[in-house]
Amino acid sequence: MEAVDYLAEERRKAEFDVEEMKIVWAGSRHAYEISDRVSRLVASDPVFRKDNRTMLSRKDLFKDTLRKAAHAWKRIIELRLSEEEAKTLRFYVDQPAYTDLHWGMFIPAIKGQGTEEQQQKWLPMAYKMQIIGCYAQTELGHGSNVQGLETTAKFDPQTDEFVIHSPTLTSSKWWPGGLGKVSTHAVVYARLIIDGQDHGVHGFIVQLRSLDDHSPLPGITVGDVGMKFGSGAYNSMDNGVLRFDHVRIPRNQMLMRVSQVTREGKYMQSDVPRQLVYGTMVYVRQTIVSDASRALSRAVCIATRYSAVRRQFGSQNGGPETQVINYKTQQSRLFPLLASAYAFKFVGEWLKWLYADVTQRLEANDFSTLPEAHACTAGLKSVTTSATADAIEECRKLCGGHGYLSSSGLPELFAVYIPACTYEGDNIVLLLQVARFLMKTVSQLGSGKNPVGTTAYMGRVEHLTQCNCEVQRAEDWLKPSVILEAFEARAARMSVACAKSLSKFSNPEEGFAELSADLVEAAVAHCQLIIVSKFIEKLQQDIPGKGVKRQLETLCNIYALYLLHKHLGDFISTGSISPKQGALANEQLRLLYSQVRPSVIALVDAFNYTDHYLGSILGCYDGNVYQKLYDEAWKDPLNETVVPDGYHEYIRPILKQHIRNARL
Ligand SMILES: CCCCCCCCCC/C=C\CCC/C=C/C(=O)SCCNC(=O)CCNC(=O)[C@H](O)C(C)(C)COP(=O)(O)OP(=O)(O)OC[C@H]1O[C@@H](n2cnc3c(N)ncnc32)[C@H](O)[C@@H]1OP(=O)(O)O
Ligand SMILES: Cc1cc2nc3c(=O)[nH]c(=O)nc-3n(C[C@H](O)[C@H](O)[C@H](O)COP(=O)(O)OP(=O)(O)OC[C@H]3O[C@@H](n4cnc5c(N)ncnc54)[C@H](O)[C@@H]3O)c2cc1C
Repeated sequence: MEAVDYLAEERRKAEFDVEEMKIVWAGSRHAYEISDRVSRLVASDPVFRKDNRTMLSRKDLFKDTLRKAAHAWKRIIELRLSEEEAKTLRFYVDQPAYTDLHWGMFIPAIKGQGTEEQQQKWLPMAYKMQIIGCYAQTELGHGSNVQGLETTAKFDPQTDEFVIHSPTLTSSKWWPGGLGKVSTHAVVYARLIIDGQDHGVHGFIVQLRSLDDHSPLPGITVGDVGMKFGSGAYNSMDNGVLRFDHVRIPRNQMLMRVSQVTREGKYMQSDVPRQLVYGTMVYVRQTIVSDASRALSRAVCIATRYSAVRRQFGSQNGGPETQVINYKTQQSRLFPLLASAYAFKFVGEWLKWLYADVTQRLEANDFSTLPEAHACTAGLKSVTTSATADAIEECRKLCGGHGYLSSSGLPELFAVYIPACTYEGDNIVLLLQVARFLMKTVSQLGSGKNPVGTTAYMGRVEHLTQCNCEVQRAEDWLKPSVILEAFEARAARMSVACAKSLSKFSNPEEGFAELSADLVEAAVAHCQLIIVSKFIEKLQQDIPGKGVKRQLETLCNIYALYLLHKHLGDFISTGSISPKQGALANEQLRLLYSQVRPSVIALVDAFNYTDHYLGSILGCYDGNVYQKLYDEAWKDPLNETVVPDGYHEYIRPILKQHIRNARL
């Protein structure tokens, strides 16, 4: 059999209806149709070509990004694309650009923190892209500690203006995407100072560049922070540095939904919580969870298809060697990642719902679910991005040597993805926020206030800290109630143990710092419980299509038991399960790998990714890997000449040195 036929053969083995699974993956038939149409539109448009991206110089890459962003905007207008279609287009264009921050942070910041009047003034211009904005929060000296920002906004009652200033080197804004070379405006986070009194960090709309010739306005120093990790990758983005030298803006450019400054310089707070100033981060963290499932599914699609094509060892009587996907070690590394992609997809959908719900409540001045929304978005952002970054590197290794080639698509995907563990909140810093939320929840147990939402299980803490797992045979691990209880017991016991240890410290902040490593582990356990429970909830829905639900059940079990196996220490040391039950879970996991094996190619086909989007020779749909690798090699600029540039200067003299030496 030719390499090109391997995947066709695999597709025949699928035990479910792939077309129906495509709809489940997309979220709805409507979303599937948009995704399918827009991905083909992008793939067939030469402007969106990206196969040469890692070869471009920084300047050429940046100009290529500007060209793509302008072309995308033109197509959005010409084709009258809806917001959903436009977002899908951006996703398939697959090149980080200033527009991500304009649509993803600048506009949401004004929507979330601006008054009605401010929204009416700024949003129409922003929607038409008559102004382009970014989100300028982080500084050279402070990122995680938002309360430590140094940029000042002093109110001048004489002129009814704020004076924005960068008092120190460390107060220089540093990192904002789109700031370096493109944004005309920014939402700038600065300390509000009135009459010498510091009112903490607030957001201000500041114009940075002239709308006529794009030059920086007086008092503004702005540029790009320089090359980042990897070739291509996030270097298409102009992350920027910005300093203010007493830049004046009108008073009405402070975002005033949360607090206001009057003409007389009086500081007033609305009855909305001050944490709403952080609202844009909650919004973006939620989108990052869905992005994790996209990045992970892309890497998994590449590694799965290649693993079915690649053969090593095991030839019998001159027959073909073994497909590497049939090695149990390959399966135990790859299949949990496939299951994770589906798990992150479903938890991302749920988080989207949670965010919509909290937004609706905020509009009605109900702030009760804000702390939970913050904990869920922070925790799930952290757990899904860390797992995805590790998984992309694992997929590279699963593809052996060829995974290291740029044309595998994996090195660039890794380079572009890993900052997700840092931006929108360093993952450890965010898990510590979850831990604070959990400790608060535990401390309120027994106070008559029942925990709700994702911490509702804590309401059964007495049972969960005493219950015994009922598993006696490997197949008992297939019961959703058994899995759920094991994860709940582990999470509850880890949180309660941390709370007990904390109570021994006379200074709770000191205790929190001392125990922070354990607290992070408790937070991870809580977040993994959320992901597992949302996967199980998804399976309670009516899911049509032959065999679709069954495959999802298998994936759900793989995801849960893989986590259980990986964190066996937690489960056993908390007494949530016994060592024997841990061994049975692993036995069941092996059976599940065999069960899902015939369908794995179809399960990655269900992502419905075009070859253009995948950008990987190893992952192409037809599986014609070797011919494509061979052809691609000859396209490398080094192969433009047979004898390389530099031969006469640097190779020949070495080769000929014995002639020179002989003459001496
Ligand atoms: C048409 C095309 C469309 C395309 C769209 C494409 C979209 C693409 C999107 C773009 C995606 C990626 C691009 C990446 C760009 C990156 C941007 C950034 O990185 S922006 C900068 C992000 N910075 C951070 O995340 C900083 C992290 N730090 C913090 O968030 C805080 O400072 C924190 C949480 C560490 C708090 O520290 P501290 O202890 O000092 O807290 P406070 O005293 O300030 O507050 C404590 C109190 O508040 C609660 N809290 C904290 N944060 C929040 C929040 N976000 N929401 C609600 N509540 C919050 C906290 O729990 C405490 O509560 P309490 O009850 O007092 O315990
Ligand atoms: C590609 C990219 C794009 C970005 N885009 C933007 C943007 O558009 N706008 C913007 O404003 N910002 C942006 N940022 C900045 C980003 O939000 C910050 O880098 C991020 O919040 C982390 O902050 P930091 O750099 O200060 O890290 P630090 O906080 O300095 O982290 C350094 C180390 O210290 C640890 N640490 C810090 N505090 C604690 C603590 N309390 N307890 C335990 N450990 C701790 C961290 O875990 C980490 O290991 C971007 C960053 C990147 C990389």
